[in-house]
Amino acid sequence: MKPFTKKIVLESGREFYGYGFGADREATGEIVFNTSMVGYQEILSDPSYTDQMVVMTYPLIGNYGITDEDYETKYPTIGGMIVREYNDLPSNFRYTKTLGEVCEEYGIPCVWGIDTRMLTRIIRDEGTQRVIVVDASMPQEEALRRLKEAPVRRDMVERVSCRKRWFSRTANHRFDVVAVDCGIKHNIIRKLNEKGCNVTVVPYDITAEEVMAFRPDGLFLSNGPGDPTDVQPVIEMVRTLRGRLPIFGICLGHQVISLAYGARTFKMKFGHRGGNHPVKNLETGKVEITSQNHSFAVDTESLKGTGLTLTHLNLLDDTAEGVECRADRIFSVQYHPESAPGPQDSTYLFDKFIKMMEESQNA
Ligand SMILES: N[C@@H](CCC(=O)O)C(=O)O
Repeated sequence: MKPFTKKIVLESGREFYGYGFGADREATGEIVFNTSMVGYQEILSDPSYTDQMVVMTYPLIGNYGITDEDYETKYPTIGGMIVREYNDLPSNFRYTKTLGEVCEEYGIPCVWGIDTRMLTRIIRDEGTQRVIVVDASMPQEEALRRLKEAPVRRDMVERVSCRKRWFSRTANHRFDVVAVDCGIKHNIIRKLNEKGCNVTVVPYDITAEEVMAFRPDGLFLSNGPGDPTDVQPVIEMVRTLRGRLPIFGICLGHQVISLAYGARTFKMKFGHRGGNHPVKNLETGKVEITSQNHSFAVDTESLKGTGLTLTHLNLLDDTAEGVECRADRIFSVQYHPESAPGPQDSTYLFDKFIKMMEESQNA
């Protein structure tokens, strides 16, 4: 066996030895796991994973390479990837680079050769925790000391949000949507374009007045990294605008809407990340298989008296997956109806937003 080059050391002191690929550098982050069987490129480039080290439970990663058209953002900010087996010889007519090449380019350290089944069980038992990737030769005490000293950043949304507004137009234009970019996944913009929306993507700290100056038909609140209570400007903006135009939120957007109405959020033990989470639509009784990526959740009890009603429920752990205030024409889901990667059971939510904007135009 060739000698190990890297190791990961968890806050709890456990260490796993493996081999480095991507950027050859030391890095710290929060360790989480994703159970999707495909879609490592979309996960790699989803800004909601900023600074997180993602353990992929699917045992073979890299085998279909990286494709120019499949990025969810231009500049990936994920903390790192930890995998069982890495394949550096992709077989796919669409691929342009290997996963290792892209990670090297963006400074993302990755480790392969890890027992990801055991690691995932540990995260499930002990909960999400901090981790450091170091050279295999570093003594454990030194790695733990460095991990302890590494700063924990809370400015992730600020880092991934666009600095200036930009537009994504469509040929079949019917509606104008302002999308607040807290780290927006590009497939959300593609879906809105497909449904006839011209999208103006704006920085996260836009004010309510600036939003209304665009005279939009609807407002979209994006997904994004970190704790939703850290994005007070967005919460304030929603508080001012609720009831004034149709509003749709996804993931962080859903948490922001709930906070704006006075509900609470909390951090889950190990979050939801994968492509097969069953969610029940409480209005239709139908179960959707959903794509998920979040650490925080809205406290269902705290929705009482806020004006928001629970619309969707996670069937694995009964957490809140969607809320709505019909009178205000505002709704949101905790999961990812744009998928990328994941099942497409929930694209009807984009149609619901379109219908709301249609009704508002006709009112
Ligand atoms: N950062 C939030 C939301 C994730 C997202 O918007 O994708 C969480 O971890 O709960």
